Amino acid sequence: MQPPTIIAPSILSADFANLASEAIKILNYGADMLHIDIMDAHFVPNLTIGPCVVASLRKSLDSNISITPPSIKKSGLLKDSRTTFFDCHLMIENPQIWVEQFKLAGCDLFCFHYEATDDPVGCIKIIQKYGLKVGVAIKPATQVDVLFPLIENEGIDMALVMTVEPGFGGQSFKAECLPKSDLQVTALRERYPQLDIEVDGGLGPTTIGLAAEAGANVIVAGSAVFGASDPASVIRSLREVVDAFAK
Ligand SMILES: O=C(CO)[C@H](O)[C@H](O)COP(=O)(O)O
Repeated sequence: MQPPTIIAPSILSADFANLASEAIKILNYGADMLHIDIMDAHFVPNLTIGPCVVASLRKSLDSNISITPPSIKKSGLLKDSRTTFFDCHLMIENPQIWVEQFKLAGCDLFCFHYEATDDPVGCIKIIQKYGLKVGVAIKPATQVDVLFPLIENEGIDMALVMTVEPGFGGQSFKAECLPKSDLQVTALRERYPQLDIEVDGGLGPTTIGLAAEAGANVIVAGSAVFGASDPASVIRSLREVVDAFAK
């Protein structure tokens, strides 16, 4: 049985002037964790936030959210006594030099891009040394089999398959990326029934079906959730589709 369904709204689509209240609102609407997109204007052509913003968010959420969502509890991803899981997606070069700062800021999972470093194994070891969960992301053009040795030999906690080119929220699911990402997710799920497999980019009620059918269980959605008139119902409907296809 695949791990629990986790809906992870990307705060990239939140109102950055009201980030903490936006994050609290979305968790109260039924989100399981926060997906935090860190971009450096080198690995991707966009610049977002750094550790000081993550630290402020951590402080605010720890004092405002008292209940851990059931699927996060069940997943075993959250290790310490906090209630809100920070899924940090680092779209940055040299990710290994930032691990300590994001750990101190309150990140729970440090997900770096396979394409962003010459030494993915070394990067994983640093993340593990700091006691963080490890995610490894691939862009749509990267073959999924690069992840197999990292899953089998290094014990990473999550694989992230991008369904758009990383860099911006609100992009539409690319027709040419979709079948490929789908195959990538299918290959991962067939090989690793228990792995947390995350998909990210252009996901919402009209596009979730294929990703869910392929076996993704962690769903990142930015604009579809934050841009909805009823975010709670979008979160619910994403969860229902993924649950319906759960392998
Ligand atoms: O990593 C990202 C962009 O690089 C974002 O998480 C992603 O695009 C989510 O936004 P949306 O659901 O609006 O596509």
